[in-house]
Amino acid sequence: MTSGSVARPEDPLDLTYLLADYDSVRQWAIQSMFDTMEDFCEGTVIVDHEARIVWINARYAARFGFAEPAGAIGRPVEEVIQHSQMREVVKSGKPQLLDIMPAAGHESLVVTRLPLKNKGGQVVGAIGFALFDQLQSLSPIVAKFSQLKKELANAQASLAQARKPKYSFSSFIGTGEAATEVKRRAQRAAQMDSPVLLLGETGTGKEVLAHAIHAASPRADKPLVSINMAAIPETLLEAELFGAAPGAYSGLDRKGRIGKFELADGGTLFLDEMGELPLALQSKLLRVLQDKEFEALGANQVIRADVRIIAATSARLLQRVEAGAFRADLFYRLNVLTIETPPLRDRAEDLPALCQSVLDDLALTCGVRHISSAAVEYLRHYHWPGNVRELRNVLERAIMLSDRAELQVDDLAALIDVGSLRSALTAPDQDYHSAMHAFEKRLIEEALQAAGGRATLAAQRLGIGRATLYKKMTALGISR
Ligand SMILES: Nc1ncnc2c1ncn2[C@@H]1O[C@H](COP(=O)(O)OP(=O)(O)OP(=O)(O)O)[C@@H](O)[C@H]1O
Repeated sequence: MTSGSVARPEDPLDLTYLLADYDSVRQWAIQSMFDTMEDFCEGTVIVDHEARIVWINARYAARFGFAEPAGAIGRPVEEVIQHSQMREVVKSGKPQLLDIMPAAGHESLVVTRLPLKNKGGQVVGAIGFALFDQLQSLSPIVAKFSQLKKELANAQASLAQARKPKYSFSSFIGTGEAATEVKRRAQRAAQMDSPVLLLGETGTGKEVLAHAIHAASPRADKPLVSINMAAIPETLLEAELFGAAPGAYSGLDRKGRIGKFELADGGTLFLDEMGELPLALQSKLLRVLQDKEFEALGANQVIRADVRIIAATSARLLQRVEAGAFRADLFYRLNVLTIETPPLRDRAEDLPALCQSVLDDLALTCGVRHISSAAVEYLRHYHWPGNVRELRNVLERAIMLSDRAELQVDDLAALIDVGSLRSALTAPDQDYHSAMHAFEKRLIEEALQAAGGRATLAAQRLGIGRATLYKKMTALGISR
């Protein structure tokens, strides 16, 4: 053979010959590929631009109960193949190279779907190949896929559940004057759309009210998203609130993340421990409240979110404004509908109902228990730095420690000392220094307990610096 010329071979499909003709190679490959696919696939189907079947091979038609392919022609594809995604391919013009499609019973098919285009590039239909119906050879992948699908469905269900309100107004127990007024104001707030500011000591039910307000508001069927400013390191807070663009972060968050504002779109965002929000983020939050738009970290696209804010704090916010730690303009923006939850010691009239409600709750896990009226009376004399949360905790511990069907004073006296601060000051045989030592120790221990062990919060409540608190803890022998 001389170079530059190709002799015509005997076999018309000889590759050496075909390779000399660029266009016919393509035609030949298309035809050959289609025939091979058709031979080896479990089924082949072609639909038009309205996702109606225009061609289906006999084997595939038989799988779906048609003795002849003609019976399936002209029908919308889903009418024949229940879980088909061919319509999606026709709509999007994008191929689905590998998918797992449920079939009859517990069977699955591995499928490939490709758009069909005319010379002008318009999608005129799609072709689908069911590659295998015997998935045993793919069983590790299929098992993993099914497991992941299950996990995703569970995670989505629990996320949706987590974004539903846990409490309603009936969860906020108390019929005394103070509790009734709080509920009245909260119910009014539920009918409005302005920001709500909940002020009150720890454990007084601010979170309960935030949930109840959302649940009774016109936004009730939209998400309630909560974020605790004190629980998230300052460096991560901006991304948590406003989201981050892919690559804005190194490490785990390389892919970017959706912020709480966007998650709460249409619903309510509960900003707990608002007093802990760093100054730099306070100005960004103020802008969102004013303009209802923001930018994610590292992104330059503006996101709009329609979110109602409920903020709560146990810090003395006005004092923080005066100290320059909280922006005055943000404070006034939030301070529209303000509700103060009273401390438990100021609403002792609600103690019997609160005890009953806690015991009812615990009956499910600890069995039915009661509390004597003398024991309730005893509880009135305690000053409850941790409020209802502490009451719950005390009753729970008393139940664990006592076998009595009805809790008595001595069951509670083992857990709380109603003399507490007063007795530390007034013990007759103490000199001034040891009384002050005992008083300070008790005061700091209780502040730490009420703040759930968080020194920053405890220091704030006591009105001293964190460093001072640590120094005093060391001097008084209080462990961290
Ligand atoms: N009025 C109330 N009626 C019934 N339960 C209450 C009430 N107030 C508080 N609780 C209970 O006390 C616990 C703490 O309440 P919650 O978390 O709402 O307090 P908080 O004021 O938000 O506290 P913190 O400032 O520490 O976040 C919860 O278990 C809640 O159910």
